Amino acid sequence: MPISTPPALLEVDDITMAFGGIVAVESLSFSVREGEILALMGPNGAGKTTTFHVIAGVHTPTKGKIRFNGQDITTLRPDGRCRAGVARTFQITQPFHELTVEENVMVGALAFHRRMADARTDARRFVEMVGLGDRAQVPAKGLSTGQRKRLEMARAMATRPKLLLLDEVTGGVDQKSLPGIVNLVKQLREDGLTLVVIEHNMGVINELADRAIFMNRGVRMAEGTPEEIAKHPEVVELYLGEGGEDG
Ligand SMILES: Nc1ncnc2c1ncn2[C@@H]1O[C@H](COP(=O)(O)OP(=O)(O)OP(=O)(O)O)[C@@H](O)[C@H]1O
Repeated sequence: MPISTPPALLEVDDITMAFGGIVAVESLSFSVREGEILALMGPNGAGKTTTFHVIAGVHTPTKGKIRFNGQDITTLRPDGRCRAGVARTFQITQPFHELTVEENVMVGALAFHRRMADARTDARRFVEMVGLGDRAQVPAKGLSTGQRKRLEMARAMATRPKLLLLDEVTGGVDQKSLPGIVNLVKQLREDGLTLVVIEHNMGVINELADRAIFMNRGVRMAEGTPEEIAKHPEVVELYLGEGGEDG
């Protein structure tokens, strides 16, 4: 019997996003299947974050369509997309500094629950899930970078998404904390989530992603498995340029 391919959960169809004369993303198309992890990579200014903004509803694209779970969400506002099942984290984490870790996650949980008590119960569960149980009552301003990234994930997960967009979730995280974050992302996928991750760390991409898209100047330059993408000349140049020892 043939093995059926899971349906596309997200379809980005010929998206262009222009800001006046600046074309941040140009004629970009890709789809993400249920349960898949797709990595978006590329140098600064490639259009990765703008792509996230368009998927999450921060920007309405100049051209093209976004379909999610069979529904055209191109003009849906961010809160509508959140209810539809799209959640995201930010490159620069923006917790409410004076609120505790648990209260920050309650902000996400309140997208799902009306009663504060239910939101708190749920928030506790997600705080535990991301490994911040012992920091639950600490103000968010006291967290390390890695802990803040975990908090962002908990807050996003508390909205009960089907699709999670992670913007550089390993960025600025020290080497010691990195495997924990990677394992957490793996666990989310095992729990049934579909993920798109903006990621610069090739080792992390290799470990996590089923597929990767390399963007530059708003355009998709290459798409394939992490192994295939790693051989692309611009990827080789970019990563040797950034990480090469001899320069
Ligand atoms: N709101 C905006 N107004 C004008 N230009 C913008 C806006 N947002 C993004 N841009 C421009 O669009 C281009 C793509 O930016 P984007 O932030 O999507 O890139 P990126 O791949 O996420 O880069 P980085 O890795 O640095 O975050 C850049 O030239 C940026 O200056």
